[in-house]
Amino acid sequence: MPLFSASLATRLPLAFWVQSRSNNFTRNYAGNSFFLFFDSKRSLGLTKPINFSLSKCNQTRVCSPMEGQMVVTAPETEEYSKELEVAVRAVQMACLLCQRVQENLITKTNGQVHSKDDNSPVTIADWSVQATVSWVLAESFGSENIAIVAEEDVQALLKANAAGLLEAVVNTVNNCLVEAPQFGFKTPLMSLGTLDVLEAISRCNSTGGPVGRFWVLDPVDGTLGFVRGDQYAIALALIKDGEVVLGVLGCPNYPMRKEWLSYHNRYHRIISKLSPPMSESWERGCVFYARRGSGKAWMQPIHHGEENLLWPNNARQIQVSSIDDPALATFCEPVEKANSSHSFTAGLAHSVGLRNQPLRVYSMVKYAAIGRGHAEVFMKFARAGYKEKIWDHAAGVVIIQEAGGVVTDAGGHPLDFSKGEAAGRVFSSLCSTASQIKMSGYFENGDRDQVLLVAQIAWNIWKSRNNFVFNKTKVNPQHTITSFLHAEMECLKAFELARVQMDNLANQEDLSTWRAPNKGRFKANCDAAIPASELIRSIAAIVLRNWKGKIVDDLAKSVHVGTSIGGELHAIRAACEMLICLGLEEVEVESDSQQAIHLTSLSLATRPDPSGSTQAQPKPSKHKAQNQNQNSHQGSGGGGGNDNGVGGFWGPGGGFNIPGMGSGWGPGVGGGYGAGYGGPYKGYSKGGVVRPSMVCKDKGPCYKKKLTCPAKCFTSYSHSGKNYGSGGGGGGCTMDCQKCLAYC
Ligand SMILES: Nc1ncnc2c1ncn2[C@@H]1O[C@H](COP(=O)(O)O)[C@@H](OP(=O)(O)O)[C@H]1O
Ligand SMILES: [Mg+2]
Repeated sequence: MPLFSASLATRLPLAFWVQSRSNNFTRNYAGNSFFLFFDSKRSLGLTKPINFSLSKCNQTRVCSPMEGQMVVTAPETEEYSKELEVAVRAVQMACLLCQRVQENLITKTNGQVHSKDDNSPVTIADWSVQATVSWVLAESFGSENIAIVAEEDVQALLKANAAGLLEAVVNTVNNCLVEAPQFGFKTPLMSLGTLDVLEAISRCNSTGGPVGRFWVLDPVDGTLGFVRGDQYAIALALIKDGEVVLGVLGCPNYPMRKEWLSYHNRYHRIISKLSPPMSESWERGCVFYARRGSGKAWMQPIHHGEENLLWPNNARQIQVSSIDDPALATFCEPVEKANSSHSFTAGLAHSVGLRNQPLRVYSMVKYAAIGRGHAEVFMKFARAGYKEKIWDHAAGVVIIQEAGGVVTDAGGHPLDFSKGEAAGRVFSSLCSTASQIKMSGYFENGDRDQVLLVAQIAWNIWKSRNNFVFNKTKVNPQHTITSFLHAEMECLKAFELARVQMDNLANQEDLSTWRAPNKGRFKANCDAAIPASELIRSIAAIVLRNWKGKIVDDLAKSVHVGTSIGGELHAIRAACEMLICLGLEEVEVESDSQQAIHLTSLSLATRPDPSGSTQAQPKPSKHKAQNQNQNSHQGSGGGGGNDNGVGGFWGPGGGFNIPGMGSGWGPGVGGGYGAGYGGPYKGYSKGGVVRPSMVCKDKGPCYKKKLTCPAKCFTSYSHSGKNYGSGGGGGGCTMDCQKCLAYC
């Protein structure tokens, strides 16, 4: 039974916090991603917070009306200052429009929410905001100078039965534009007609791309939250040569108090009535914004349109949270399970030590919450096949970055807003077979890239957690990202190598991918997991595949163990038990612990001669189940059986004698294995003799040569009596990798 070590445990020692990979953005796509944000300057568990330094910022400081924060006035000479001001004013106006439509939606009856072709909801607010913002941008910069990528188009409005809808949109736009002067824009000389509105919506037909300048607009992000009277956002960003240079997020329902983010807005509204806000202007709603490279992000209160909006409207600077303990951190995720796997993020959160309940919020308000310091992490894991849209991220990304945070895809790469066409990126090869199995369930349609990626991420997180738990190593996000990228590069290289050299694959020791055993053989991959809280209990998991890679069996069992190596050894033992139960002879056992493999091989190679230590009577194994007959239970070909149907293993022979294994091990491994399962009530028997083999690993004449113990070196026996059964077997041989010989 050769024991291979997929040595990833040692190759990827890891610690980290970030993940997935930007799939390239298409015109509108951002790739399947999940995102973690944390303060890059105050990385978790590492460095001290960096305080805001007034001397560096060259701004006017004013006392904040709330929370002791500073109010500053941004100088207007900076690049994109006009664009920023126009964008913020436009979003402010759009917020007012949305607030009015949302009030109507909540108080009035049905018929106002429509379905798009993909069944996602859309309301008059979506089209009205798109038309209004498009019109304002065209008025401010000249329609010939602007390109806009936006979510909505006019198809639904042009349908024969959509006249009422179109009329409602035109009215909503005009009602909003009447108030344009309060927001610093001119009201159109004449009300916009149907064609004007359709043209404004259609103007947003840019395809984006890697060069040039274009605006990106999500008129109502989180439409589901919007129609439910909850959180939503208006997101406007400016992209230049693939980089987001400006981002503005209008969040009309952003609550004054952090705690209220957790509640649905309806509840928030009730609470607000019970306890009046400290300042009317901050009761609800903020506009967040940032300009790339400024190192600052801002928020200003929603402008209600009663008087003129004075730029920058009491803006105050925001920064990401200074919490550096994962246990105190809060992570955000979409409300809708369909948009991100809650179970997966829960697992990840647990792995990295996030203990708080997730904050589930609709829309890009999650980005706002991170930038505002009301939450620390945002994870989104879209289902396989879904492509993230650039309008769902662009504005949020720059705000987070300028507020001191980091946004990456699940591979730790920056999001890529430059791709004009969908260009799927090859994900890395898998780093852990066991992880692949565990994770594959999270993806309903089994997107292989996703699965591989997630497995790799999970592997890294797991190693990070182990380092933290066992070595007391602090988690350093920056280091984690780097290590993850290195690991990924390594895996990619290994994957490429394996692909190119497919013909020679069987002869190569590629440790990063699962390798099929020779035809007709089986391979069991085993691994152990040790809960930090309970060092005496661990889980051993085994996956058994045939030579075609098909999973034929799996097993997870709880074992008592004192150390991680003990856990790994138990996992190997459990794998052997399983194989014996199945009566498989041509098998390989693979572990990711080189140490466990080494110890097991050592034990195999040094076991004493079994001939003097066994009572075995030479007899061919019988592998017949006996579990129905209560009076003649018999185990054969293995160790002793008991009432529970479990038996002894490892056959007679020398003991393992490995520290950390604790009690409970059989008398030793002699190289031959049989299983006996007997007992008065539940026993059964199944067994066999599995001849050990090994592949010589030392360079020399026998390098990579496989040695298998001769059959004559093994014996097995069985014994039956009233109400019990027992069995045993053993034997072994000496493997000589100098002479390429295995002998008894
Ligand atoms: N199956 C899916 N997986 C991931 N995201 C999805 C999705 N379907 C829609 N979305 C995006 O998720 C956004 C809502 O974000 P959240 O789930 O965080 O509230 C939607 O924005 P719109 O509401 O603007 O269409 C849409 O772009
Ligand atoms: Mg959206």
